[in-house]
Amino acid sequence: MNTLTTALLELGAPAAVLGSGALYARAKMPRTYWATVGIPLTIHRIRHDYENVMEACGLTVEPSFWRAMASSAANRPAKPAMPKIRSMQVSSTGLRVRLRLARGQQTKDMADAAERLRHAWEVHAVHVSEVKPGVVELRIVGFDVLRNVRMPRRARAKSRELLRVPVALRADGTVHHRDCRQAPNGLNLGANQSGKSMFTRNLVHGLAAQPVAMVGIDCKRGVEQRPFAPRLSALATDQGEALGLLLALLVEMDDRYDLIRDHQGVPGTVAAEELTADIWGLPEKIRPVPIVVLVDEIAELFLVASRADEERRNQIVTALIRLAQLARAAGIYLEIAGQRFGSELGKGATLLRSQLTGRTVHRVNDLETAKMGLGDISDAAVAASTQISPDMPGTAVAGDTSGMWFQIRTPYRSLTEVAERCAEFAHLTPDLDRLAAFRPQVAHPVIIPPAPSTPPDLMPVSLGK
Ligand SMILES: Nc1ncnc2c1ncn2[C@@H]1O[C@H](COP(=O)(O)OP(=O)(O)OP(=O)(O)O)[C@@H](O)[C@H]1O
Repeated sequence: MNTLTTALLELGAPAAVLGSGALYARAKMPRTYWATVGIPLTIHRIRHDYENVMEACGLTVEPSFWRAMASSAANRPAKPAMPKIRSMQVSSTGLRVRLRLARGQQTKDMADAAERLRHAWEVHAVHVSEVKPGVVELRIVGFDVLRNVRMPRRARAKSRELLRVPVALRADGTVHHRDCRQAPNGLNLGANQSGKSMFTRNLVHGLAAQPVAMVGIDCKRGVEQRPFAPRLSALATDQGEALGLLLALLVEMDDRYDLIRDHQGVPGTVAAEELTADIWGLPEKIRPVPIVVLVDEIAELFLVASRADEERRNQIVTALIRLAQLARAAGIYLEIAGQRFGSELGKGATLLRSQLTGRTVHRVNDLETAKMGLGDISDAAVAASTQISPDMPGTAVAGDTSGMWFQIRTPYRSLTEVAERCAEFAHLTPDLDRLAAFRPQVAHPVIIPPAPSTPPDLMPVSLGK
């Protein structure tokens, strides 16, 4: 791109004027292009041709009786009614346009027309959400924000909300959070190399700086989770340890229920407004720390090599199901990752899966697996997860059982970055008595001696006697 084109782009010249230079900028520097050319151009397109676009996209309705009367009195043709622009706001990735729907229209009409609007305004995507009855918001995205994920600065600053971690970016440019209190148990599915561990890394990165306990179960000998050891209150790296740890967590859960019950006291000893059924209602000074249990590969916990292992597998699965069903109120949350999660894993698999409300499905190898994760959310979500390209690892479809779903992609974080973060916040790692036996040994970092200031060949050498 020549200097003149760059200068013109910076001044906001329309793309058509700039020809191939602008096309180059659009492909290679989508953010810069959008900020300089895309925004004014799209605002112009929306404002200039609004009525025609609404009509062409099927977003007009018959005018009201009074409007038709007024038009005929003035001897003018009655215009059809259409959504009215309430406000328009610019963001770094697109525009947010609020519309008041015309009478008789619903949010679904707008959502159905989103693809047509995208083409009419020549933008990357148009996402529709309802603000309140009669008012919708169009999130117009100028370029593919998932190609090169950059989390908004505000998300990084706001990442301190307890148990609510910004883990990814949504296709509409907003931040996607893993909120353990809203969806206590999460399922993270995906084929090999689809980005499951990256999702966990982002979660650990966010939780590391919060006053929470993290517990790891990684039966791949701990290769994924051992680097997080300084920030883990417990780690199990094989099935035997996993069973011990899960049983210890159940005891911890029972202790917490006892604490809640003691606080409730006999009727009348605790003020009515202080009665609580979970740890969040307890006074802060006695409230136990929340625990997030990260299971790296669920299939490893179901695996049985011999008949003797079967008993252990059944105990592990029963413990996981109990935690998934009961532990939320005790402040214990599960985040389970796996390549598949169907009945073929063994007894109890589907029951356990049904307890995992927060679903994140990365690229999968077959429709069956997509259905395991998203089948009870929406058919469109299932279809979207089967279309994830292998050259976009970290891309996933995230939804919950309310039926809402989003396409997301995690930002890239190296293992070293997350390990360093865990070491930095190691002082926040809570000591949990019940889990003490599983506290990972943290190897002291290898101290590399500083390089000698004198070059080796000039260093004094003992020549002996
Ligand atoms: N959001 C992302 N952006 C860029 N690269 C990514 C992203 N997520 C994952 N990757 C890359 O994709 C590869 C696979 O990622 P990851 O290890 O998270 O997948 P996985 O599903 O856990 O794989 P496996 O099941 O084999 O352990 C890694 O090389 C990783 O660096």
